[in-house]
Amino acid sequence: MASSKSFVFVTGNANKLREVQQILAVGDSGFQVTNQALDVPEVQGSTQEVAIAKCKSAAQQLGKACVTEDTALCFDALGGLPGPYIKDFMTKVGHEGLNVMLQGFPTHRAHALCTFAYSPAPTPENPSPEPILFEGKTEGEIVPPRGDKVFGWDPIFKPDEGNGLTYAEMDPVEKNQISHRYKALSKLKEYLQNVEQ
Ligand SMILES: O=P(O)(O)OP(=O)(O)OP(=O)(O)OC[C@H]1O[C@@H](n2cnc3c(O)ncnc32)[C@H](O)[C@@H]1O
Ligand SMILES: [Mg+2]
Repeated sequence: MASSKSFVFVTGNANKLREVQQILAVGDSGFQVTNQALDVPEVQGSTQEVAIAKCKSAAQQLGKACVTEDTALCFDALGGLPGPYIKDFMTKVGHEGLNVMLQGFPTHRAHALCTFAYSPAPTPENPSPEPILFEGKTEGEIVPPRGDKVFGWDPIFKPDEGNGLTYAEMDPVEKNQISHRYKALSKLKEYLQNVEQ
């Protein structure tokens, strides 16, 4: 029997929301997602620290249980940077600049890391509950841009599991079968299936 679970996904990113809805629709998981776009501060730190602070802040603003998601793009040659700061790098230097940053380095290996965070509802007894994290990682490499420029750095990330295509060149259904987001969301889904709502 399909469960009828729901969660509030706090994100201002329409592409993330679309992919989450598409991934959850496969096989009729029974999950309903509602969206709330909040301006949540994003701290500096490890991907885990960034994810925990963002989700805590979202749950406090909303006063209820919620899910947030952070995506990092980590270059091996740069010790994992830009990592959680990829949004700023994308905005400031774009696809070409991200490629230029790797010129002269022996490796262009990178991984996409997705971190979903789930916070229970704050209560008077526990006004700042500790979020739980669910990570998904997809390995690949950074290449000159190929494919539709619809979603962030999709044109410059060639996953190992993508038959040589960049995320942007892949059919969305294929991306959603191997993506960092798919892997992390599968773990969140399994967790929520067992949580009382
Ligand atoms: O409201 P939130 O959820 O924070 O949405 P955001 O767009 O600010 O997202 P992040 O803080 O997680 O920053 C991640 C950056 O990486 C981009 N991004 C996230 N997932 C991606 C994916 O699957 N493919 C390509 N780019 C992606 C996204 O557009 C941002 O520029
Ligand atoms: Mg953000």
